[in-house]
Amino acid sequence: MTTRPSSMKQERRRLRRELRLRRRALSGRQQREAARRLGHQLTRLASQSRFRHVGIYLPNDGEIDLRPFVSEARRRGIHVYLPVLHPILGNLLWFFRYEPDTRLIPNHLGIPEPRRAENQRRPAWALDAVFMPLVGFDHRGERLGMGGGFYDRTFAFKKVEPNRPPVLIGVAHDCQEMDTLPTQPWDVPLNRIVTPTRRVDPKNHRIEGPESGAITRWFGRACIPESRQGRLRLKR
Ligand SMILES: Nc1nc2c(c(=O)[nH]1)N(C=O)[C@@H](CNc1ccc(C(=O)N[C@@H](CCC(=O)O)C(=O)O)cc1)CN2
Ligand SMILES: Nc1ncnc2c1ncn2[C@@H]1O[C@H](COP(=O)(O)OP(=O)(O)OP(=O)(O)O)[C@@H](O)[C@H]1O
Repeated sequence: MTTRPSSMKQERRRLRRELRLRRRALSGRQQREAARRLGHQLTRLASQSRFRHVGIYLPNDGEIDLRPFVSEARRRGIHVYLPVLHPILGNLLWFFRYEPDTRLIPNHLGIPEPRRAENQRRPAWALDAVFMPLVGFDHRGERLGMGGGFYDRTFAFKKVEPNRPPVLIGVAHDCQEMDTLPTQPWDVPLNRIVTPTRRVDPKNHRIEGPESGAITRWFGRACIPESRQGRLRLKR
């Protein structure tokens, strides 16, 4: 049975709401632990891949926090860039250098971004990698974002020339994984997905980390796999 476009839209909206609730339900401690573990994974990936210029984001709405990675990356001489909403071209992203003293101001969606005049801009295609915030993902590398189409539009060229930089790396909490996400023709697939416990390479069908089953059987709405329940006290 094929899904009608209108019900597909509704289904994606429903999934987005559910997955956003899941990540917002995490405690401060769970968020810090997730960010620390993710930081180690991304630092290793960035060093092995010799990334020099990397797009990141500042956490919003329960998203996994990249700041532990950012501190380590700066120590290693990697330059990091934040997305900035394009002032004229609707729903496109620019990337501006983010240094410890960069002044930030919230955009109209409430997300802090560097002041355009003061900072150095780098074209999207001149970044080595971009860590993209996910609302949801599946093992095929399909993703669900906040629904603005910002990343899909900015990296639409990757659908035509998939081997061009940057490497698109989706990052998320483990509980943001779905079995199979409903997809749309404009969705730009991810080259990699990294969570606090797993690394997914969709093209080569490689998944490193615990079995998917252990990860997707969630304890309540918290992002903790069943196998770790005993070791963590969770608020009910
Ligand atoms: N941390 C982070 N930065 C990012 C993104 C993101 O997903 N996460 N983006 C990825 O695309 C872009 C911004 N995209 C966004 C798209 C929609 C909403 C949104 O719907 N926000 C509110 C409503 C805000 C309002 O209108 O006042 C909401 O939660 O309902 C937020 C960001 C660029 N920067
Ligand atoms: N390359 C594109 N060109 C024109 N419109 C696009 C493109 N990509 C996405 N869109 C539009 O953006 C809207 C949101 O897309 P979608 O639901 O896939 O968002 P998303 O993937 O969750 O968001 P994001 O990419 O910001 O993380 C859709 O209505 C779609 O028509």
